[in-house]
Order: sequence, then structure tokens, then C-alpha cells
Amino acid sequence: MDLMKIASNVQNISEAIASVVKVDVTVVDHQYTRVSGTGCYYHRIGETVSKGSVFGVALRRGESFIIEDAGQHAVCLQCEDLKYCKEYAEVCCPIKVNNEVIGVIGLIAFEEKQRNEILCNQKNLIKFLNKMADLISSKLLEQNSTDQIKLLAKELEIVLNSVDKGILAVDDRGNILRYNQNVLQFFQINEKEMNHSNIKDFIDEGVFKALVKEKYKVKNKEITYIARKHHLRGVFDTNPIYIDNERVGIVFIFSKLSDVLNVVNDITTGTIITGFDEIIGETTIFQQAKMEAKKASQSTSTILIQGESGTGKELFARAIHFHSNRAKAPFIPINCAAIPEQLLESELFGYEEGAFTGARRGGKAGKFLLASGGTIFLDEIGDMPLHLQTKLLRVLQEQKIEKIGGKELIPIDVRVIAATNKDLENKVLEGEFRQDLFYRINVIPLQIPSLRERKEDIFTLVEYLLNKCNSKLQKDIKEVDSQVFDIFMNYHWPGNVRELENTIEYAVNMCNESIIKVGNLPKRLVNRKLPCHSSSIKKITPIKELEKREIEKAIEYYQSNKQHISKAATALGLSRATLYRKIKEYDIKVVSK
Ligand SMILES: Nc1ncnc2c1ncn2[C@@H]1O[C@H](COP(=O)(O)OP(=O)(O)OP(=O)(O)O)[C@@H](O)[C@H]1O
Repeated sequence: MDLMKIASNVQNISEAIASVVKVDVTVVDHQYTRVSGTGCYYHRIGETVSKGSVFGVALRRGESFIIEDAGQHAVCLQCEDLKYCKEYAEVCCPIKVNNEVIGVIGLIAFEEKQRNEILCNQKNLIKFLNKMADLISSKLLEQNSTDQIKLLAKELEIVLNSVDKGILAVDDRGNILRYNQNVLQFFQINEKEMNHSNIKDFIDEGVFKALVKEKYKVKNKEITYIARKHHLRGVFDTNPIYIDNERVGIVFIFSKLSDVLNVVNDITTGTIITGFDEIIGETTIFQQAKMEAKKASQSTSTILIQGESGTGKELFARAIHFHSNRAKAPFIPINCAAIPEQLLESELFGYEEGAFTGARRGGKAGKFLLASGGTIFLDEIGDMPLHLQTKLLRVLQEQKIEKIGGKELIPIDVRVIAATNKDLENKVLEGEFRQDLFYRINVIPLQIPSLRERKEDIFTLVEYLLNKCNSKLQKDIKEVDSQVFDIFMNYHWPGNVRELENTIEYAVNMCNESIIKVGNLPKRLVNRKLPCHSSSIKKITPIKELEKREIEKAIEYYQSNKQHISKAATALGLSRATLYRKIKEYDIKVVSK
């Protein structure tokens, strides 16, 4: 508690007292510094008084007392300044805050007349001086609370400005009460403009009215703000401000949509960063594909990746994204075949609140919006229904999307990489895929070779996948037996690298030694004695067997008919005699009715 903080107040009070009481007044603080003074003490404000002086004693004792005969009093006799002292009498009173002495106020007589005045009014003067001491201490307390409030306000301002969201408090009518610096950046306006604004300048009046219905509490409400050249999409939350159970306003917390989407991306896909060095393959045909993909990553044109299932199309798409200058923005994959047709449109383009029954409150941002600034990977695009192909074509041409139930076209900046394991050109010929969309997405075609076409890569792939599985399953298998490689090289790998990866994982699970042997492989690979193309022979049925089956079928079908043999023979295109011969030959049982 420092009296110096209210020095000018203390001086005013001292002067007021001096003019009423007609004696000089001075105040000394707990550090023996003169804070105020009238008459000859006025010029001595700021000096340090001696600890042995009357004021020093008063400070230490913490009680009021009077010196009637200055110079003779026991206290005066110990004072270092005794020989210079011109005082006749003194009244001293401690100034206390919460029982702590923070200073002393004193009345000083420099003449006999003043001394008499003091002596005649001793009681009243002490009472009066105590009241003045209380006045000074309450002034100090008041100053301290004001300082604390100022400090709190400053701390709050620092906290509000260090939040990376726009925070804005308004009263019930929408008049601006408080805001942080981010709000100014968010709406790109200056303080003067903000001070003259109303919340309805930033959000739709209808939205503000709806807030009343929601009891001033909403979450993730979308906002589109267009003013002058500034165009912004964001979301906001609100909370009512209550003081003593009375609502006095609302606080808005604004975030940029792109920031929210980046957070979503960081949490969902952001950690799976794929580089080209994770795509394994040394053969010329595969290296060629990797080189083309690297080149494509430097452009923003649409890419169509074609290749059989499991060849690594998604791996390539990821590597292209993370090798491009969009790497810091989201990579959003969506499998067009895995999502039911009715849901695919809302997954891709999102919807507004109330767009259809069951639509989520606050609507939903589709994958295109989530991919803002980044890349969307449309996997299995060949399975996209025709009506969505039309919508996708429009989006790609106009670079704008329209949410389901939405009224506005939202500009987007998204690179599209599509992939398919179907023969898309054939689908175009059969009318199942729009030709114009095919040309629109096939700007940079990328063909990923099947594992069959690059069997030499099996060696490096096995080494890579073995390491991957070892760390996944916490095993330490060193190598793969040469007989296993023989089987791998003779197999036709319809599931490509995915199938090889799963085969290795199976073998690592089954292997209890340090080398994977034939016995650790899945049965489907080991039991294949014949070269890959001969497997189809098993499926070919001998003609005689087919003939027997068809005769049995015809006889069973006509068995309730009196002329069942004649009918069956006609149906089979045989004479009755030939049919009888074949029934005998194949030992078919005939039950006649
Ligand atoms: N060249 C490669 N190097 C290392 N791993 C690969 C390679 N190609 C594919 N893989 C692995 O094989 C699995 C399947 O790859 P991916 O999903 O990219 O294939 P896809 O062609 O997109 O399959 P689908 O057509 O079924 O969607 C993944 O685990 C992937 O990591």
C-alpha cells in the first residue's frame, strides 16, 4: 500500500485541513518519505524524515498522540533534528489500512497562538484527524481497486488478442460492446468503423433473430460475409452474457472456415504424409510411371490414375499431393463406390441446414469444401452415378460448388485426382460414363502397371513389406526362402501389391523362425501346381457331363406328362431313339407317371 500513488489527493486533503484548522499539515508514508505538506513543509515534499523524529515514532507505535511542549517531550529529546526544530506543538495520527500502518498525518504549530489552539481542542482535533486518516486510507483503497480493474482489463485484452479467433461482445440490440484485434482482421475494418457498427452489419438479420430463439447459444453457425472487396466464409459460436441473472449481451466467437477445415484435416488425414520414396519399384515401366507422377505434381491440372485394384493408385495420389505446393493443405480421399448413391452427393458437396428431412443442424461441409486449397481424391470414379457426373462436370468447369439446399455458388480452389480400376473408355462407349467428364478428368492420364507386368519388383517389394510387417507385428524375420520366391514369380497376383502385402503379413504371422518358408504361405498360393493360365482348365466341364445334366433336367421337367420322353426329346433336339440310348448310356433313372 503506497501513499505516493495518491500523492496529489493527499496534498489536497492536507491543504483543506490546514485552511480549516489554521495550522500546517504534513503526511509521511511508511518509508519515512514526506508525501504532502503545507506552509514550510510544502517545499520539503519528497524528503526522507529521520526515523527518530515524532513521525518515525508515530509510525512504529501506530497510535495517535500529542506533543504539547515540542523540544521538551521525551520523543523530541531523542530526535536527531532537535537543534533545528522550530515546532511548538504537534498532533500525530496513524493512517491505517486493514490494521497496517501505512503513514502518519500530523498537525504542526509553529507559533504560540497555534499551539494554544491545539491544546484547547485536543480531543476534537484527534477525532477530526482520525477521520481524515480514514479518508486518506479509503482513497488509497479506491485507487488500488481502480488499478486492479485496469490491470484486469489489460490482462483480459492481452488474453483476448492472443486467441486466434475473432471475439465480439454486443448488447441485446446488437450494438458493439467489446472486440479483439482478430475481429478487425476478420472483417477487414478499422476500429472507428467497428465502433460505429452493429452485429447486423456482419451477420444476416434473420440469423440474429434466430439467435433469440436459440436462447443466444449456437455452435458452428456458418457465415458468408461480403463487403467491398472482402469475401469471407467462416463459422461462429455464441454465448449469452449474464450478470446477476440478467442477460446483458451476447459474445460471438468467429473462425475462418479455412482454419476450421485445416484443423479437421490435421486430425483426420494430416498425419499420413506419403512421399514418392515410399512407392517401391525399380523396373523401367514403374520408374516411368513415378516420373510422370512427379511431373504431374507440379501442375494443378486434373489427373486420372488408372490401374488394377491394389496397384497403388491412392499411394500415387497421396505422393502427388504431398510433393505439390498444396502439401500443407488437406488431402481428402473419397471412395465413390463405397458410399450409397443417395449419400454421395451430400458427401461431395455438403448441404445447408434443413435441406432435407434428417439433415443435420447447422448443415454440413462436403469433401470439396474440406479440401479447400488442397486435393480431393475421387477414388473409383467409374462407379459415380450419371446424375452426379453431370454435377461434377459443372463443378470442374466453373470451379464453384453449390451445397444441397444452398442458394449460393461457393468458389473453390481444389485440385482433383481421380482414379479407377475400370476401363473408363469402355464405360464411355457403353454410355455408363459421360464422355465430356472423361475428357475433363483425363487431362493428365497416369497408368499404374500391374504387378504381373513388373514381376522383378517382387524382390524389392518383399524386402520393403517384410520390414513393414516386422515393425507392425514386432517380429524379426530376416528373409524369404528362394522356393517362396519361385512361387511368387509364378503367381499372377490379381490383387497386385495389396495381395502381396497381405501374403507377407500372413506369412510373418505364421513364421516362427527367421526365414519365411513355403509352409508359411497361404494355401491358395502353395496348392497351385499348374502355371497360372492352366487353372482355368479346371473350370471347363466335359461335354458328356453337360449332356447328362441337360437330359436329367429335361426328364425331370416333363415327368408329369404322359408323353414325357417324346417331349424331353423334342426339347433336347434329339430323336426318341437317341434319347433312350443316352438314358441307358448315362444310367439315368426315369420315373414314368
Ligand atoms: N509400389 C508400392 N510400394 C509400396 N506399397 C505399395 C505399392 N503399391 C501399393 N502399395 C500398398 O498396397 C496397398 C494398396 O494400395 P492402394 O490402396 O494405393 O491401391 P489402389 O490401387 O488404390 O487400390 P484400389 O483400386 O483397390 O482402391 C496399400 O497398403 C499400399 O501401401
